[in-house]
Amino acid sequence: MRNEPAVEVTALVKRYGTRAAVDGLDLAVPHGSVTAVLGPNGAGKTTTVEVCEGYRRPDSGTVRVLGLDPVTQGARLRPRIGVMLQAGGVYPGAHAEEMLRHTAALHAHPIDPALLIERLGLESCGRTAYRRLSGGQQQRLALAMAVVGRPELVFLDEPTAGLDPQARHATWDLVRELRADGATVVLTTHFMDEAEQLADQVVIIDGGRSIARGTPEELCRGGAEGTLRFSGRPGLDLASLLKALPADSLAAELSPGSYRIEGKVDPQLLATVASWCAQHGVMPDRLAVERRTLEDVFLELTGRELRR
Ligand SMILES: Nc1ncnc2c1ncn2[C@@H]1O[C@H](COP(=O)(O)OP(=O)(O)OP(=O)(O)O)[C@@H](O)[C@H]1O
Repeated sequence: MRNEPAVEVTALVKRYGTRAAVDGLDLAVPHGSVTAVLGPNGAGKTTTVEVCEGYRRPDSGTVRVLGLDPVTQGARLRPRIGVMLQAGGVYPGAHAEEMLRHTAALHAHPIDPALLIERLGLESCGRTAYRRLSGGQQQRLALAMAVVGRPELVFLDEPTAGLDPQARHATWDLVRELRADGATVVLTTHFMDEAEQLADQVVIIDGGRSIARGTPEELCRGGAEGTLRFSGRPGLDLASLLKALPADSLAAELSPGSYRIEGKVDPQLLATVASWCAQHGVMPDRLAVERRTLEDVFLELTGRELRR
């Protein structure tokens, strides 16, 4: 039972009218992991998450969440999952603390609401109506409500959008603790650093399909291997340097005395550059190896055009 994923989506299609927002998507989320779902605006992230939560009915494909069908077995599923929507889902007139306590009371072993209020910096908001909270405070309250029942599985849709850096870090700490306690977390985000910080698995979605997945390290490892930068005297003979390097390397002087080499950056390449510099009386200052970031990978895979 435990071997099956916490979330398993196969060939999911969800249309709005004639337009397929999700178009044959596959997703598997292992138990006890944090999965970050990335994708350009309109890629289908929220729709996918909402299908998994049971808020939307798939047009085709199969969805199993904790082994259950979210549409036909929603009543059994809902007490076991926590959901933080992008917006709303909360009665606007209710007081923040009252709502959190009410939600906690629905669960057998909730986290102490006072603890969450303190952890998420909501002490001053307790008696304020939800609609009067700032956007960031509403977000934090929605997060608290999603996790207060100690769910086995939590869906967080852009949990840190619009949060200040302090609240972002508090959210990250909370996600790490949920994972340490054995919960499974699925979050969507546009922040690549958030995915790098938190995710065991990153899934990139575009055009309603999953186009890449792996750990952040796995995704950053492939393709163009890396970049080497150094400073030296201006006007170095790059043709001579390139002759010493593997055939597919690139070298450029970006500004006078500032050099960039692209290619398979490995210890051998470093040794070759250092040796070439030694032979030519060059001290390679500020020599630095730069790996591809998740943002580089994301833009390579999804392109640079704006989504409309
Ligand atoms: N209720 C709806 N009715 C009609 N079209 C919708 C509806 N909800 C979403 N869509 C469309 O479906 C597509 C996918 O939307 P979705 O919200 O799932 O994307 P997303 O990846 O979460 O985007 P974002 O990063 O902007 O939140 C978009 O083209 C969107 O306009």
